[in-house]
Amino acid sequence: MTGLRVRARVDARSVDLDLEVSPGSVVAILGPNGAGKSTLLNLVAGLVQPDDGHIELGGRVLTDTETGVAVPPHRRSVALLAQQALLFPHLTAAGNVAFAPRSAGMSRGAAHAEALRWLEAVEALEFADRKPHQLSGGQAQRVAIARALAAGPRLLMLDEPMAALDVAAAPAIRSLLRRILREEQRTALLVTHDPLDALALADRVAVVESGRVVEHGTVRDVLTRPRSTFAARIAGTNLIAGTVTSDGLHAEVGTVRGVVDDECVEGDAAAAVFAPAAVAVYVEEPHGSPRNAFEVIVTELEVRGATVLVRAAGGLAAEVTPAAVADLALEPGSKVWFVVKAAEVHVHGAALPERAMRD
Ligand SMILES: Nc1ncnc2c1ncn2[C@@H]1O[C@H](COP(=O)(O)OP(=O)(O)OP(=O)(O)O)[C@@H](O)[C@H]1O
Repeated sequence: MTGLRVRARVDARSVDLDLEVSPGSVVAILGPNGAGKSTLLNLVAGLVQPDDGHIELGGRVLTDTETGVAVPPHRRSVALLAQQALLFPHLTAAGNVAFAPRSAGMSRGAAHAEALRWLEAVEALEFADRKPHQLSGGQAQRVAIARALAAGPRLLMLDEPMAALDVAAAPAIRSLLRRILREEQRTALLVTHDPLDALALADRVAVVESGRVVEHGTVRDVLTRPRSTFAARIAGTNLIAGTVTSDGLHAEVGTVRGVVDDECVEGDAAAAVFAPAAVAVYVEEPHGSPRNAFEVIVTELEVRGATVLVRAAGGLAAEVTPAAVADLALEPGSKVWFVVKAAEVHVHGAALPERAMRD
């Protein structure tokens, strides 16, 4: 397992990035357009050279501007998977996957066998003899994943891997990536716009804004207690970690009823997610209702234009009207009930939540 350290300044892009990734950790890189997310991946891949910087993977120096080290991209043991599959158009799927093993000196037969093994791992064996133009977007992305893995990278970097796929293909690729990242304990960076991807695939989140890493923490912390403007915009999401049951989630706070993702199996690590706007606030415990009710203590009231975000201990939040705040006499320290309908709660598989959500 391999850790990564990046410190790099690129003046022409107004980027000055600092990031450390521990071995076996999957870090989702979130941030607005033009923030420097792709630049970060390109720096690590060796496609962009910093004006000043030091990049180290598994203790091996890949870039160091002071000593003039700049290991070329193909010698870095990193794989970069882009939005588009970018397969070699003249090679079959198997030929594409065999490319790296062949380049590393493997015989044609052995490289072909290796390619078939990886195609099988990504459930694309049946497309082995097809050319890229005979593949759908999702099939091509599977082949691209196999090709990236066949090179035996010590670091996997994914740049919006689901963004170019249609909504039907994205969940299957997401769960494939989850299996690959989780089972193999890979060190990986994942650039995404989608907090759900972060939740499903990553154990940590780094937020990049205006060329800087402005926030880095566990998925739970960043999505529930955001410290940067970008994270605050995408977050505010209520997120409860636990394990899947037949009708929801078993969590420390008790059973959370909700709509469970098809791909979740009972006992899986998962997170229940719901919007603050779906939460109603009561002073008394509501009775005889099939809803979820959590007894919480209000910690903070945050005015957000026409609504007020009521934050509570434990990271939950409700979005209510100023009139409701007045009617319920809400203030920090108030003990209230947050109530949410099961239909508003979505239970998604989560990557390593026991570790990721607690530390
Ligand atoms: N090839 C390039 N040459 C010069 N500047 C570039 C180049 N690519 C990107 N930039 C600039 O570098 C900055 C960071 O861009 P980058 O592509 O890393 O952002 P990003 O966070 O990946 O954005 P997006 O989410 O839109 O892909 C931006 O100001 C961008 O205009």
